[in-house]
Amino acid sequence: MASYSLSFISTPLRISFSPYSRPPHAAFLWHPPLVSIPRTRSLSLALKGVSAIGARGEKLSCGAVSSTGMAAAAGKKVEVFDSKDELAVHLARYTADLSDKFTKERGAFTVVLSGGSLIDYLRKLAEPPYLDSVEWSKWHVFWVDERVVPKDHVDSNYKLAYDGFLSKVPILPGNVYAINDALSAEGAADDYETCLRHLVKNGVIDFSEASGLPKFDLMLLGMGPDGHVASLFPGHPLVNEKEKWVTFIKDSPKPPPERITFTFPVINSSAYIALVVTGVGKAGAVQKALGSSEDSGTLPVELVSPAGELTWFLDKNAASKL
Ligand SMILES: O=C(O)[C@H](O)[C@@H](O)[C@H](O)[C@H](O)COP(=O)(O)O
Repeated sequence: MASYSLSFISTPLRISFSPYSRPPHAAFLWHPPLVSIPRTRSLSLALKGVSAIGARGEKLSCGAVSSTGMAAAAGKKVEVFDSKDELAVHLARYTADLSDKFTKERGAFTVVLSGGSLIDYLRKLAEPPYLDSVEWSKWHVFWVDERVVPKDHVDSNYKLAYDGFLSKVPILPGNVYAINDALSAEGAADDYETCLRHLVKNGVIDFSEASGLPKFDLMLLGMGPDGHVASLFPGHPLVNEKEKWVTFIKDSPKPPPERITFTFPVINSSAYIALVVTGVGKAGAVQKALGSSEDSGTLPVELVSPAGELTWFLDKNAASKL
């Protein structure tokens, strides 16, 4: 069993456990006497989570405490930030730490992006100190889902990422793997899967012998208010796809309708997943996934359960129902 030191990050009430790069599913020892925190509603939630899990003897990743809340669950870490800016600061450090780790370990860092607000939360990576310290030439960038539109279309996730992030950091253009936008949705999904298989074969993307699936180093996911992740929507049969690595949808409830998307087996084969979720409109789905909720049924986000480590990055609005 390993233990982790507690360190104050920004306010006296925020505690995190370092390093981020500890082994997935490492055990966690809770040392209440080391810290003195007022017994708030959120802290008692946190302690309930920790002791319940400890009582079952399960292995835990650590949780994080903030002035707005904490949750801890097996294999999951939940961080709640007072502001979106603070979230962006910590997401940059988390990503840069993983970039260092994988660059040293494998000589490459495979990062999977989603669309939506996530791209804006990567903005601090394009600023000092990360702009100069990250080994950008080792990055290989993919999309967990993409809208089947031209790359210069306003709906393109490639365009969103290029304008908001990729154009601001020195990632090699040849290491950015966009879909072939000249193909149909089905053709683009097949083509993207072929590209992934090639990159697994030549060692750029890690491979899980156990599952026979690609193992991306870091997947950065957003979540919709309905609990969708990637382009895997509640009640849609694609949620259950087990064979393909990449598939397509032509009736996406979120426009535009035609998209390609990674499937859950590939998503869950990742070494690290960050779920970045902000805004009160997502508080219900966050509550369903992490708190107590009367709702039956399973949201797609609840199926995110990586072989490696899952960290939720929430702002206090998204965490307001926890
Ligand atoms: O292409 C897409 O539509 C996205 O990849 C999608 O899965 C997104 O990540 C969520 O809808 C969250 O988006 P927001 O963070 O903007 O709400």
